[in-house]
Amino acid sequence: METELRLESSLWVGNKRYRAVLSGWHFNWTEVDKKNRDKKTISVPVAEVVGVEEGRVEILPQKSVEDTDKDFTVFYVKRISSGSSYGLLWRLGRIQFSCPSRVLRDQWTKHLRTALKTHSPLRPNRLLVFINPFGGKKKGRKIYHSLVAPLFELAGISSHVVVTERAYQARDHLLKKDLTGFDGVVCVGGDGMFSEILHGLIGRTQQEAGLSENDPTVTLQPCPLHIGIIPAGSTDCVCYATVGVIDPVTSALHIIIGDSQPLDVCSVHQASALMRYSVSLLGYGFYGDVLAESEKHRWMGPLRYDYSGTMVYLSNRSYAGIVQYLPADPLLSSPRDRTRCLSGCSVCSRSTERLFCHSSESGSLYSSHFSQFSSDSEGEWVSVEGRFRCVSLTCMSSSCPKSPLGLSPSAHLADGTGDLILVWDTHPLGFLKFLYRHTSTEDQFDLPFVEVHRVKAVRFSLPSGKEEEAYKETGGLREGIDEEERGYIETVSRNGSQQHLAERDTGQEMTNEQKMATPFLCGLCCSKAPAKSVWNCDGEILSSTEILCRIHGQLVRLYARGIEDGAAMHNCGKENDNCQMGCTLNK
Ligand SMILES: Nc1ncnc2c1ncn2[C@@H]1O[C@H](COP(=O)(O)OP(=O)(O)OP(=O)(O)O)[C@@H](O)[C@H]1O
Repeated sequence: METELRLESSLWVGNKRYRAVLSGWHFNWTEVDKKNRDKKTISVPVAEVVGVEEGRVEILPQKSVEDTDKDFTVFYVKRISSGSSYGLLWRLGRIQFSCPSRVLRDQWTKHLRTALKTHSPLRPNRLLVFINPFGGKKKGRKIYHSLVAPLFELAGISSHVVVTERAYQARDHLLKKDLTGFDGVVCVGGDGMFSEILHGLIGRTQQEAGLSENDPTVTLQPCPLHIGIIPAGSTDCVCYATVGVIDPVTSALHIIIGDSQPLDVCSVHQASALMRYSVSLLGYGFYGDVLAESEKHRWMGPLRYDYSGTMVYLSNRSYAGIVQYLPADPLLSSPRDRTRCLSGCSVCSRSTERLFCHSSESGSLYSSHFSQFSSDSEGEWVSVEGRFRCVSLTCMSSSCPKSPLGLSPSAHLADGTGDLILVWDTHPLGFLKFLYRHTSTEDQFDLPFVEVHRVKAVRFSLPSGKEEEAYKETGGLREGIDEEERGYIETVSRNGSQQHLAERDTGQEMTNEQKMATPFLCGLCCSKAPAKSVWNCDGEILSSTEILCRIHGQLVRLYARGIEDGAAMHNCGKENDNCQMGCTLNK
């Protein structure tokens, strides 16, 4: 194939002569001086060529085409530093070549287009795009139409755009409408909108496969459609943790070139009913209380999280609980091994083989991995009981701009495991140290009251008698709740909608008992703490305390490639201009 696609010739950019070579996976052009000596080379992986157009073409700020018959324009991915050590911004690079003849021009465009198809087979042709016009700063429509749509058009991608008119419209569309012909679904919004798409796609896939999402022992079917995230929310953590930057153009380019990043998903069940899926934070105690408190102060905008965090910290709470977990194989990786899951992660690649390659054999590793979920494996579960400041489970590092290394810096996106973080009750200053370390590079797990375990499943329950105690303790609040607070409890979802994703499957609403136990905080004056907290599941409050969680390895795939290590790309041993990795940093 390499020989088939090889093409080499002189090309001109302005009055400079270049030696252009298309061979195998790369397209290079090297400036040649008058004495025929090579000057600098730019090398672009063919998979990162966005499009090839006849003539002299420009896309931004608006499309213009000068149709000359000896010229062609190549658009490609160009990297620039994002200013942090990890994560690179992608921009649209453009170069206009002139050929000595039209025949040569046609040969170049034909060869480049064929190479593109060969080297990036997952490039989408047709996408279903959902825009939340109210997410973040309400700029979803503008971001899509001004920054993303022109790039999709250049790449020859057709899209069907739905601007949502209500919450859960995207989820319902994915569950019910015909999806034939689409290669992927694009979400223009924040984490809440991503969660809708996630629930819709997973639900649809299981419906079609005839599998029950409610049964935690069932191995769910991976979703065939990729998900692209164009960040346009106030929280874009999933985008940050999977791309490394929050930037619509970078994300659009990952979609166009058909990058593929598998992602583990955690299903959260109450008894035998699915409550929700989670990909980032499932947190009880501190993180649950902060979310519950912040919902009361939505009018503050994003500031409400800092305010609520402070109030909850000052209320100095801990909660009794029993945590049981099914440990992952410690030989494969560990949450304390100081590795980072970056683009091309070897732990995740090995997991792909482990999870899928033998799936046709009976007794495959994939099925045996989950057969441990049955009652025969009770002995393998580890159980701990006590008082916790917080209990968190995350399927990814959950890094975000405020916490660049995240809740669990060595967690993997696609290894079929999650990291369980137990923070035992401790002195307030100790807990503050733990929280503060999330904002620095200091190890937040290197504290005597913190444990972290790599797990495949987790169960959480209250010690016997606590359910009743929680009810009694909060009983006094029953009369004190005004209509507004009652409304708040019933509308815990991030958008104020009455509808819970969990209701779809459980058919249940929060019981009065659960509603009464939702913590009410009044800062320092709060004398009596409730006996139980709530679960924060990717920014939504769960209506149940006693839950069972199971990690499903690589259940969905994103148009992403994990975080690119900017420092490593500079360490390629070449000068920027000669980097063979398509590294065009700082150009
Ligand atoms: N047209 C709409 N009207 C109201 N809500 C919507 C609409 N479309 C989507 N939503 C809901 O809005 C919620 C928040 O959206 P999104 O995540 O895009 O924005 P956000 O600003 O990041 O939100 P938040 O700050 O609450 O995390 C989602 O849970 C989604 O279900």
